[in-house]
Amino acid sequence: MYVFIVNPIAGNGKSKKIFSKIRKTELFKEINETVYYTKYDGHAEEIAANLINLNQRKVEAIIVISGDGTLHEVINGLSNDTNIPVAFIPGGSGNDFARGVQLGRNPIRIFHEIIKNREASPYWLGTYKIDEKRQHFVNSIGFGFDAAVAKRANESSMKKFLNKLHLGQLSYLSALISVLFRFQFFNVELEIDGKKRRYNRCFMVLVGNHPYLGGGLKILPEAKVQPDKFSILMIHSVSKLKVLGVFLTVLWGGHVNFSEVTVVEAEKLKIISNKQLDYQVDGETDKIAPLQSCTIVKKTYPIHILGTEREESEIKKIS
Ligand SMILES: Nc1ncnc2c1ncn2[C@@H]1O[C@H](COP(=O)(O)OP(=O)(O)OP(=O)(O)O)[C@@H](O)[C@H]1O
Repeated sequence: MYVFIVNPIAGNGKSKKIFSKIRKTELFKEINETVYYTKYDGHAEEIAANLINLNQRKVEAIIVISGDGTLHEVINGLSNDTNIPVAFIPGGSGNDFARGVQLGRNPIRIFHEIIKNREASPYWLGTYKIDEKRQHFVNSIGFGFDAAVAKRANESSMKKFLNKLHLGQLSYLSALISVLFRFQFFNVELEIDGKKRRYNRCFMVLVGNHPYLGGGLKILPEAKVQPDKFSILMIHSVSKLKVLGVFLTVLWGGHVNFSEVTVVEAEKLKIISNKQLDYQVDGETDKIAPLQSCTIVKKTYPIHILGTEREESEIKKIS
C-alpha cells in the first residue's frame, strides 16, 4: 500500500492541484493507496507517527506532496529505525529539497518513477538539539538573518500573491530586501568539531545538507548529499550594504570569495549567542533564548528517497 500525505494549502493550493492530476492517471487506479490531507500545523508529523499501526498492511512508500515544511514534519514523525522509503513530489513555493536531491519538475514523471522503477537513493538528514528536544532537519537550519527572512516571507501576504503568479520562489528575495536594513547583528560563539570560534557582528550562521536555500539560492555551492558532514556558512564582520552584495553574488556563487563569508564542512556544531535569535528549520521559524545552546550533528543512517534523477551509482532498486 502507498500512503499519500498531501498538504492542501502548500504552495497556495499547488500541492492539491498536483494530487488531483495524479489521481486521474491510469497508474493511480492500479495501486492500493490511503490518502491523508493535512489539516493543521503538526498534523503531518502525527500521521507519520501513527503509520506504525498500519504495519499489518505493508507500506510500500510514503508519498508526500507538499512544501518542504510538511516533509520536515513527516520525517520527524517517522520512527528512527524505519525503513519505509519516502517519496516527495514538490508542491510548495520554495522546493529546495527537490533541487537538492535532483527530483526534477514534472510531478507525473516523479509519480511514475516512484511506482514503476522503485529506485531509491540515500539521503542523510541533520539533527539538532535545543534543551532536551531533538529533531531532524531535511534541508538546513539557519540562525540570524536567513531565519528573519524566512519568518518575514511566511508572514507576508506577498508569498500568497507571488504563489498565484507561479513566482513563489521570489517571496524569499522580496522578504530579504525588506528585512535587510532593520536586521541587527549578534555575537555568537561556535564550537565546530570541538574547536571554538567567536564572531562579533555576526549576520547569519547556516548549516545545510545540500546547496539550496530560499527557493533556489545556491548558498552552499560545495555542499554535497553525503553521510558524515554538512556545510556551514557564516557571514560576519560585515556592513549591511556589503551583505546585499553578498546575496547578489550568490546568483553566480561569487559570495564565497568575500572575506566576510566563511564556509566549512563539519560533523558537529554547537552555537550559543548573547541575545535572543530567530532560527529557521526547513523554512519554519522559532526562537532560541540568550545563552541557550543548540547542538547540530549529521545523522549517520540515511533515509531512502524514491524518484530522484541522481547518478546511477547512487541509486539502488528496492523490493
Ligand atoms: N490544512 C492546513 N492548514 C494550515 N496549515 C497547514 C495545513 N496543513 C499543513 N499546514 C502547515 O503548513 C506549513 C507549511 O507547509 P509547506 O512547507 O508544506 O508549504 P509551503 O509553505 O507552501 O511551501 P514552502 O515551504 O516551499 O514555502 C507546515 O508547517 C504545516 O504544518
